[in-house]
Amino acid sequence: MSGQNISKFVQWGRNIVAVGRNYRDHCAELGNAVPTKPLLFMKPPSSYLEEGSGPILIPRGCMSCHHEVELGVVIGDVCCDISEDEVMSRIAGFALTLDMTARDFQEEAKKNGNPWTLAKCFDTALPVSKFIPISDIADPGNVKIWCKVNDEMRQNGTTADMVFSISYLVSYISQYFTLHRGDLVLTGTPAGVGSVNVGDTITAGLGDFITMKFDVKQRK
Ligand SMILES: O=C([O-])CC(=O)C(=O)O
Ligand SMILES: [Mg+2]
Repeated sequence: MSGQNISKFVQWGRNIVAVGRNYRDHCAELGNAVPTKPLLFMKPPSSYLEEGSGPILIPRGCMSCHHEVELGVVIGDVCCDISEDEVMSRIAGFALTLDMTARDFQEEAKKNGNPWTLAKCFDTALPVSKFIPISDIADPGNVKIWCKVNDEMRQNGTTADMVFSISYLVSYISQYFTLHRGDLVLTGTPAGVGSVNVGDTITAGLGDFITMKFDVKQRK
């Protein structure tokens, strides 16, 4: 079997680029400095959890699984070395997302100077809403974004508070690696992140455009 093109066996595309520390209030609550350039990490397609397809599963051994509500930008066309002015014409639309984070795993990784892979990439770590076409949102840089756990409002922010704008982020990423149609960019979370427990229900919303709901269970 050796010698065959790898493209027959692995699928290209569907990268998920996540931006961290993109809201000052969230930087403050976790004791991190506000970055002077975007902080990037990846989440894998295997972490996608579409609404209605099952619960968020707290990973084995995780004692502090945090919700991070984020605006997701769905790429519609190739972005390679594009300017900020070109970004909006390359975006297909948006999704509301949760960058679920095993915070205790992340703290341990941070302490040891290790990558955040286990903290950010576990199965179900990326709950996503239905697709929102770009034509639906006149100003994605100024929409309310919120997250409730059961009936308690935990995060209640606005995308107007991003440190780096959507256009800046997509242009910046495109200077280093090419984004393709179907890729997703997570734009960071506002303050109010916190733990969820087995039996909780997370509800989140983006302006008047969309809401989504996920139950939380434990991975057995
Ligand atoms: O884990 C973190 O706090 C970094 C991050 O994803 C965010 O700021 O959205
Ligand atoms: Mg995040």
